Amino acid sequence: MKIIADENMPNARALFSHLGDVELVNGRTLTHEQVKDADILLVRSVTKVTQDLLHGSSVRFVGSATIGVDHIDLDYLAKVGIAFSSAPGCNADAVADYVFSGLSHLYMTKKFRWLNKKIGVIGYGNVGKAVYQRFAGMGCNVCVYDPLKEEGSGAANFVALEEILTCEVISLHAPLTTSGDYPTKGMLGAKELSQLVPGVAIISAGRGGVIDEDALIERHKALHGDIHLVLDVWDGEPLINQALVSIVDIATPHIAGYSKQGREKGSWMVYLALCEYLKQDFPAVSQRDAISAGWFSSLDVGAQLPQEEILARCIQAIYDVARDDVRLRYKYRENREHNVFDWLRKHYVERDEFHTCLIEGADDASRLLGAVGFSVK
Ligand SMILES: NC(=O)c1ccc[n+]([C@@H]2O[C@H](COP(=O)([O-])OP(=O)(O)OC[C@H]3O[C@@H](n4cnc5c(N)ncnc54)[C@H](O)[C@@H]3O)[C@@H](O)[C@H]2O)c1
Ligand SMILES: O=C(O)[C@H](O)[C@H](O)COP(=O)(O)O
Repeated sequence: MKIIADENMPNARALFSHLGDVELVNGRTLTHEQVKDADILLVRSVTKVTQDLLHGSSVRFVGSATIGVDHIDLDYLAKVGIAFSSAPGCNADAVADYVFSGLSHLYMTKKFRWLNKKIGVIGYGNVGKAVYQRFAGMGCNVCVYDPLKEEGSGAANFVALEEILTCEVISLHAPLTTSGDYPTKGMLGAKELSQLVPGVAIISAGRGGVIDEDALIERHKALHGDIHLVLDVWDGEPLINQALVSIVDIATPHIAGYSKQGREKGSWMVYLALCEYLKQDFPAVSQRDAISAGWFSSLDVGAQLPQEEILARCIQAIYDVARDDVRLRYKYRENREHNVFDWLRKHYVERDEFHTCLIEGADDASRLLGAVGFSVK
């Protein structure tokens, strides 16, 4: 059995070799020629899995080690009977970590005190819910907009989009969609952005294209820069708008989900799905071997400080989003012609998720640190 896998899929050989011959490929440039005689295709978000790629091929199972599926033509796969599986929720904790690292950066660099602000989350799926619950667990005034989830998800404070636009922190976790009753492409356009309050912080770690980037630049001008922007996803990746990069607080190359554990979990979930599809009774590789425990094992919290600062110190000790921002800016300055965006993603410096780190003796701050995702004793 021939298995084609994206070279950026962690543990691909270790997990899948006992099922067939694994060939690692560049997912961004994958061609029909390369996949036509494969049985299994394992991708990440950079491969457009369409009729053009697969027509007449022997592929019978496609796995994507990602949460998002906007790169997959699901209707086509269903029509021609190709099985599909993705990795829902695999990197939800990683993205939530990213959001709070972004806020910590805004606190440490600009004293942006976010804990007492009105917070809005867009999208209440695996990621949005994790982010919402962390805010709620810290006692924040948080609301959420998700027109497709509102009914039956009574535990959260659901509101209309108009209300989200009045929040002082907005965290975006909707998928990129172009059809249905609530398409998200351009859902934050000039009209919506004009309603943002001065001093708002926007964190965008869903998909590029949900915010209209030209309109965002205009709004930034109109607010005389009084807006804080943490952007991980971009329209037209891997070519990104440098004018926008130049005005944001944090610019990262679509790595919010790139924790060590989140990426490994993505491969692991696809592995389980493929084993099930192939009717393998039990996986040959255990979850314990497939997902790392983390290295940075404990933290000492220290003295009486503002709550945001306690959070920032702990968060930045395990993951400071500024390191990814600085790397991106230096790399683009060195070489704009080269595909810097994909290079940064391929050579990503590993990071652990907050929950892999135990915090002891935090006393009053324990609840806060537990709510933001750390293990607390
Ligand atoms: N930056 C990254 O590294 C990264 C990592 C993981 C996921 N993502 C992106 O984040 C998205 C969300 O991830 P998830 O795991 O929560 O997905 P999910 O499918 O579990 O949830 C998406 C949620 O968005 C809601 N939604 C759909 N249309 C909406 C609209 N118009 N307005 C508001 N909400 C809407 C859906 O009802 C759903 O509840 C993914 O689709 C993916 O594109 C990015
Ligand atoms: O959808 C997802 O899971 C994330 O956006 C994921 O982090 C994308 O990573 P990629 O597949 O592009 O390496």
